[in-house]
Amino acid sequence: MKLRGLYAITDSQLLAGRFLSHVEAALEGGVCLLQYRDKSDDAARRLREAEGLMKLCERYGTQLLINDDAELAARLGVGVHLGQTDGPLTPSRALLGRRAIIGSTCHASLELAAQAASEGASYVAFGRFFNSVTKPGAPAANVELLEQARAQVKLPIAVIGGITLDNAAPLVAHGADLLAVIHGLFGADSAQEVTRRARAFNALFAS
Ligand SMILES: Cc1ncc(COP(=O)(O)OP(=O)(O)O)c(N)n1
Ligand SMILES: Cc1nc(C(=O)O)sc1CCOP(=O)(O)O
Ligand SMILES: [Mg+2]
Repeated sequence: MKLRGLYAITDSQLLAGRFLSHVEAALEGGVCLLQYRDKSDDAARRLREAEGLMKLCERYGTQLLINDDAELAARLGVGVHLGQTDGPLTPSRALLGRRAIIGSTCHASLELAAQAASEGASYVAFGRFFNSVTKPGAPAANVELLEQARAQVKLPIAVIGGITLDNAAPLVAHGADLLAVIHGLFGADSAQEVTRRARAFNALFAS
């Protein structure tokens, strides 16, 4: 499966009271990957919500990943996204199997990307490219790094951090395969606007 297009990431606070409706609206507009990202430690809610997303993703033919939690991903038979402090990649690959999608946060480091590739990552993620409401303190990255990564890294490249319809085009032009977006997608007031934004993000990959 080609990893290219919009990578939608959920945020439990931002989506409170409209979780499934906004996610479905995004899927309606076209989502290559959907990441369930919930930083709480409410395991029962996390399982319930992830199962709900799995059903939606099956209907729309979208791949689901779980942020941080390889065990929950294994329980559901889906992929996982791991940051630098979320545990090593190799045991997660062994747990989830060779077909699972496993993403790795590489901040602004080509060395981390090379390591992730050698440990079996499916894609690498660089960021943060812009000011992020969701994670203001994330380390910064820039398009020069992205160009170097494009030349050196053989895996699909996800970009993240403050991405909106107004600033995403240069990232695609400099080699990004996946636009990973929270606020710039789900910060919309209506489900219709989420769908419109999802379509517009995907249109950036059309040429
Ligand atoms: C696609 C993508 N890229 C980066 C991250 C950030 O992961 P991490 O550094 O582990 O931070 P948290 O998301 O866990 O706060 C991501 N989730 N997805
Ligand atoms: C979860 C996350 N990780 C980042 C990184 O740079 O690793 S930036 C970020 C927040 C992404 O949300 P928004 O699209 O609202 O900025
Ligand atoms: Mg993490």
